[in-house]
Amino acid sequence: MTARLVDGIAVAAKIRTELKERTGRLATAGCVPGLAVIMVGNDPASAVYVRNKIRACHEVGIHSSRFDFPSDADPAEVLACIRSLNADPTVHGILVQLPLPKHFSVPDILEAISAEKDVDGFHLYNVGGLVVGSTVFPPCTPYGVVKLLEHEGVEIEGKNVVVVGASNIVGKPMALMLMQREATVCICHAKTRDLAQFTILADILVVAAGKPNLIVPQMVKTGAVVIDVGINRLPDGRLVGDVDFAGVSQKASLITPVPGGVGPMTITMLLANTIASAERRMSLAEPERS
Ligand SMILES: NC(=O)C1=CN([C@@H]2O[C@H](COP(=O)(O)OP(=O)(O)OC[C@H]3O[C@@H](n4cnc5c(N)ncnc54)[C@H](OP(=O)(O)O)[C@@H]3O)[C@@H](O)[C@H]2O)C=CC1
Ligand SMILES: Nc1nc(=O)c2c([nH]1)NC[C@@H]1CN(c3ccc(C(=O)N[C@@H](CCC(=O)O)C(=O)O)cc3)C=[N+]21
Ligand SMILES: [Mg+2]
Repeated sequence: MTARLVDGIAVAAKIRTELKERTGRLATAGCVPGLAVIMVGNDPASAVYVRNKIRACHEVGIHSSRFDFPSDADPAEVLACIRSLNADPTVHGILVQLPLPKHFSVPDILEAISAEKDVDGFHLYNVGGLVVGSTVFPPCTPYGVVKLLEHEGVEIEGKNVVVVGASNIVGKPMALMLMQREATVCICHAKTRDLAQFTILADILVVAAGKPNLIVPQMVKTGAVVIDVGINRLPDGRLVGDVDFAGVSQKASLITPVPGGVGPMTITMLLANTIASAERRMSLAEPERS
């Protein structure tokens, strides 16, 4: 079997066209959605993501503002910045780029963001919403994966899903969202013994571990849908996912490439959450399920 390739750039472009129509309607109602991005330190990968996010905002008619702090910044200054953005009616979304320097408490920072502006979906209130199935802001990466699966016509209900990776930003919310859609979900992590024993059962395999070539063909069921969330920069400069793409492509029915798979969807869902936040403020919102 040779897998069909999922074009994340094309699906993202299609969604962004719809988002542009929504910002157009908001503009008619006198509202420009605003996203504030806070970055602490100068991690080169983070700087690239932040630049990409800001460029994508402008493409769809979202106003973005950027707040940069040095890597030795006092957390109190960042908290003060978040509080002033919470109170600013022109700001509908606030994102603090992760990771943060070691002397920061990530939970303290995330909990300071107003839940109504937490477009990353990382605030405890939004995490709780995800658990009970009434999400306000679905976290962007898992939300993007669900949108990709929907776009490709992949049924989720009743399927065996294995999520490799259990982080708060990808693995756990991914598992919850697919469980909400009535898949049978298994979560694996670094302490999982004999990973292959689990992955081989997956009808849908989502990999978000940050380990190049973690998933090789022997670990994948013939005909599986394979979603590679991993982003790894190799010493030679190449960007690869967590899946042995050439090998697994011969066994899967559908596979996402890196780059050009989940990544562009993540940014697109950040735009979608920011627009949804503005629509809620303007009472133009159409409710969307987690
Ligand atoms: N495409 C996109 O839009 C995005 C991509 N990413 C990428 O996705 C990857 C994961 O990101 P993130 O969740 O933030 O990473 P974290 O490092 O926070 O979490 C990695 C998870 O993978 C697990 N893990 C590590 N090694 C193994 C292994 N050998 N076998 C099984 N599980 C393992 C860890 O287990 P344990 O919990 O036991 O430590 C942990 O749960 C990274 O490559 C990141 O760059 C992230 C966000 C967005
Ligand atoms: N508060 C916060 N929210 C996040 O959503 C968040 C974060 N912090 N910290 C880092 C991770 C990582 N992340 C990515 C987003 C887009 C691509 C992306 O667009 N990738 C392109 C390639 C980009 C490249 O060439 O480097 C692709 O896969 O095609 C990747 C990774 C969001 N994250
Ligand atoms: Mg991480």
